[in-house]
Amino acid sequence: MDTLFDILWSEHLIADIGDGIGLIAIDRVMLHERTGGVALKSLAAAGRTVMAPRQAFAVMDHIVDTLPGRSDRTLMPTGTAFITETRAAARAAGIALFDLGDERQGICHVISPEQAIVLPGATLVCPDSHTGTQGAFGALAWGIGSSEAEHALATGTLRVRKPATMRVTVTGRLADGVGAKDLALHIIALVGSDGAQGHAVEFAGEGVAALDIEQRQTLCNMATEMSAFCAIIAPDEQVFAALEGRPFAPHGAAWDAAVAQWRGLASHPDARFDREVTVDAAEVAPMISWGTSPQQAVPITGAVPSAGEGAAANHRRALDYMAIEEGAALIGLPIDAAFIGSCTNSRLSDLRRAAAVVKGRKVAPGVRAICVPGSGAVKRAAEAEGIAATLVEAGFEWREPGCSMCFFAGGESFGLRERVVSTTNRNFESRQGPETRTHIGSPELVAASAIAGRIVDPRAKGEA
Ligand SMILES: CC(C)[C@H](C(=O)O)[C@@H](O)C(=O)O
Ligand code: SF4
Repeated sequence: MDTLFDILWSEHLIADIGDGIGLIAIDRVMLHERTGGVALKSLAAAGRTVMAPRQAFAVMDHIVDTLPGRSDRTLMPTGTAFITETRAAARAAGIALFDLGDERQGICHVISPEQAIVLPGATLVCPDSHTGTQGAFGALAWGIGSSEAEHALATGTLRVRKPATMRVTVTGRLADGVGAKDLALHIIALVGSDGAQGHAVEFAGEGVAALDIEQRQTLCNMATEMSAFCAIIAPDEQVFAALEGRPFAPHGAAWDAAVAQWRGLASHPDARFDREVTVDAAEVAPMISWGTSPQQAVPITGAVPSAGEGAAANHRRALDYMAIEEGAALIGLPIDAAFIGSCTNSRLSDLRRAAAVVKGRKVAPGVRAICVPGSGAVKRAAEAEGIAATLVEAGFEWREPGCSMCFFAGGESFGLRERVVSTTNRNFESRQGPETRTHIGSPELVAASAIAGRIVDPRAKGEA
């Protein structure tokens, strides 16, 4: 009567160490230049090597600039060292490196499925909090720290405290014009930003099965914002089709054997979860965040709520920071900038939906609009399909792949106290620049708001 998480945990459990901790076999380690280079360097300094170099991968995504013509030089004053040191360490370790200039380069969580580094049923770790994104492929994938990454590289194992299990069942299907980003914000607003603390979250139900594979990644990505240990969705034919023939996938008879095994990966119908949450898809509307935590989100037609019990101080701080008042409508709030990108919403279907909104229209005067594709593959596909041209004609900047303005610490940023509508996953204080006021929403919402110059309901077509 096991849950899918329990099945994958047992399959990878080498030893029960006691006190709720298991020694877990690690199938894949993904690294990026912000935290992964440190792990590789420290491993080498200790005189140790990567145990299974073919199972470790490194990419440049966080610190690198995304301006055309970029190089090892970065807007982040101390950024170059992260790049050059990660490159040297990855080469010395003999692991695959998706470097600047490599057509496979992109945000770690976006390129992992493109390369089939993630596989159903496998364990995958990365020193990055949004690694659970890859649970969309039925993998057991979670974020770790740099020293854990070092341990995983050296030994192919990790000591892990076994999380509790939680299932979020979505009944029915999302309405037209409502997507996985809205669903994720709806769930986070419901359970809170620590609502899944210590839990492995399985997303299930008709509303999840009906999501395409890119939307499932958006949903699993956002589970980090409710503090989940990891997110997972039972893999289906769509997952296998998305991975088949990709560079690091098994091929030929090995592929057929793998798929036969993956088809059985699901929670037992009678599996018991430590916690169950049910969401009615029909109740999910396009969502937007108003505050400085992803849980501070409301339907686009809603207003800034009053403080819940015991939360007055945080609530007041968020209101002041965002320069917004209780009871105020979100629709109509003037914006300075719009950002489409990040491991949440920078895949081809995200950009396609944004382009459909802006086609033949212009970004409002005075609004800075930027689109950063999640990977080289997404970028090339978007250019071939005319998506890039549509965005550029509308007035968007079209950039090289990377984390970019999802993450001010990379060096790229919006201006002081600018109000930004963004497809990213975090609206924390100063996340996108000094004291920036970030409102997170779907690609459609961000695109429509960029055109209007203020926050709008993406369903109100032509209303700008
Ligand atoms: C820099 C990195 C470790 C960080 C994370 O862990 O998530 C970043 O990706 C983020 O989104 O804040
Ligand atoms: S795109 Fe943003 S959230 Fe995703 S890994 Fe990069 S910095 Fe983190």
